[in-house]
Amino acid sequence: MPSPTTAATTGAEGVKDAVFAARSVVKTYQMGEVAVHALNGVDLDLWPGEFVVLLGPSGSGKSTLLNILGGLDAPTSGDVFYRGEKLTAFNDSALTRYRRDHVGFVFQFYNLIPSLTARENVALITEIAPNPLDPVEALALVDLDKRKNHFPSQMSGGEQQRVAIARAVAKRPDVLLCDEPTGALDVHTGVLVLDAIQRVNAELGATTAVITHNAVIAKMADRVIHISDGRIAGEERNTKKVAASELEW
Ligand SMILES: Nc1ncnc2c1ncn2[C@@H]1O[C@H](COP(=O)(O)OP(=O)(O)OP(=O)(O)O)[C@@H](O)[C@H]1O
Repeated sequence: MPSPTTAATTGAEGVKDAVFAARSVVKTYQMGEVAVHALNGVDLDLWPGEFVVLLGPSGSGKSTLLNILGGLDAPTSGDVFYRGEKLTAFNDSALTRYRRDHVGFVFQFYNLIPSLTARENVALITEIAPNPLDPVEALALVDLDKRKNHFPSQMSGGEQQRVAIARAVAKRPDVLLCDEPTGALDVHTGVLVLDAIQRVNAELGATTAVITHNAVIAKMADRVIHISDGRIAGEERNTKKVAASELEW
């Protein structure tokens, strides 16, 4: 087990220089009489361009944390700063702009529009982004440019997930947030999807966070952050990053 250390740098420097700085983040869901403590005081910094895996068992609070970083959910208490700005003070329209302009999301299920081709699914985003990639260029990043005219039903689960990654990165997001991106895939297709995420992180420089309960995936990260019971239980830096193509589980 890693030693329990806090991932956050205290003080203003950390907040200013970090892509994300979470401070004492608590999330409690009140379910009738029962309070579910999803996050119990998370301090965390994510740095420009890094590839981080947030690793923890089911129910440890990973999705809750990712949704808060992505501006999809708000903490019960505590603050999150995005590049020095207090995300937790943003109003709804500022949050919408933040998500639209800066964040790429990849979820376990691909949510592609069945009646649109791969290129058209990606173009939905590039049409509203200020400085997008060309949709075919985004598909080439995930090695699917040859499939641009295919519909989701003509592609495997792994290919559909790579289209979802192309869609997420086509706006050149500052951050790429991936929630169990290989959760619905077998090992072989999972590796192709992780390879696409690794390539996007390297080529576009988007700060990338992948949450998973699969410890093997942690080997491809710059930094692994362990989450347990709604807290950061420890972190470690990989001295040798493993290419996605070398992972096996
Ligand atoms: N909308 C909600 N209402 C009530 N409880 C919730 C809600 N969302 C999450 N929780 C609870 O918060 C805790 C953390 O959930 P979360 O989904 O963040 O964990 P996770 O680590 O992502 O789990 P998994 O790997 O299974 O997706 C769990 O106990 C969960 O049941």
